[in-house]
Amino acid sequence: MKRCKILEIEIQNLKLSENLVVFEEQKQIPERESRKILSNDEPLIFVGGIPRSGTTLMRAILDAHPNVRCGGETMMIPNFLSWQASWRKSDWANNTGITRKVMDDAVSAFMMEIIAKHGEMADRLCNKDPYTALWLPTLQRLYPNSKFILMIRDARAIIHSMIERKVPVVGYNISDEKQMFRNWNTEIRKMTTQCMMAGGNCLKVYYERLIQRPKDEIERICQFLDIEFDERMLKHEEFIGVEVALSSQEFSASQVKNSINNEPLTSWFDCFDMELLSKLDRLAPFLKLLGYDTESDKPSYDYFASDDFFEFRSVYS
Ligand SMILES: Nc1ncnc2c1ncn2[C@@H]1O[C@H](COP(=O)(O)OS(=O)(=O)O)[C@@H](OP(=O)(O)O)[C@H]1O
Repeated sequence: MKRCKILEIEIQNLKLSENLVVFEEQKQIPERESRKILSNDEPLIFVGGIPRSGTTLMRAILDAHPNVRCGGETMMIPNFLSWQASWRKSDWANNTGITRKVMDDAVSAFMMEIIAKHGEMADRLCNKDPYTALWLPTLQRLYPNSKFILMIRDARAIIHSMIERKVPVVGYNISDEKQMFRNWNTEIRKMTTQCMMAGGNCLKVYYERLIQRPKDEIERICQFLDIEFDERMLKHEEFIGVEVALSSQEFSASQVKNSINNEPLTSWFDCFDMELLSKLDRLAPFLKLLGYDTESDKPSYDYFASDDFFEFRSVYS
């Protein structure tokens, strides 16, 4: 990476405004009132995608809705999903009477407790841990009434953000940009395929459209989630510390505290070598498939804001 605008580095340099909720030591968090385990029929909302795709902004917008609570990342749900899957593969499970149904009931109850009790109670509970987007079929089976929002963003912006903001993401080697693009391609292929297979229960949200046409996109999202649009969702930043809990430990806290803005669209311009950019269609063919202009090193994102954006999308995009 070269000639880059220096982005604010996450965590270390965070300058948090006073109304940010900064979670103190674990022991100082008051115990949540004890509640019954919720049924797995709850219409949960999941927000996921590749990290740096605008997932925190998306969940903050939802948190600003009076009937929805996402809260911060649990940091454990995707790991737990991966762990429970590895147990299912072992012989141990076959010889103990722990059937798939027993395991499903236990896993869904465990995750529901975490999702419900790590924040305030709300009519619609939501979880934002980016890599749940690799587990859509499992989540659909465990929570049949759940809905998934898949955030999609230009891989060049994502990789630039990981490198410049020094955000460590497992699977992305910041000293090998080609590897990062290849990994993005593998992950987004899996996520978009699973989203497509989830039919009407998964909605793809393009970051570039969300920040350019926020009202239209938020209304579309509300329709998908079957909740009423609320004007507060357009000014999430005013509710930080009230409806929108934001921890200093979240990698995007320093940006999410701002109103929705277009600045991150172009912050990656002039940062990659032309030689690398010229190989993008081979390294990350999904970028073009999803509608991004891979010909230009300074693409326009007007297309994502256009009125007919949804009319000519391919089955994948
Ligand atoms: N208010 C607002 N307006 C416009 N864009 C915003 C906003 N809040 C967050 N963001 C951008 O979201 C990017 C971080 O994405 P994620 O939240 O998915 O990252 S992470 O999962 O927490 O690592 C990150 O992108 P980069 O700026 O390119 O790093 C943020 O700028």
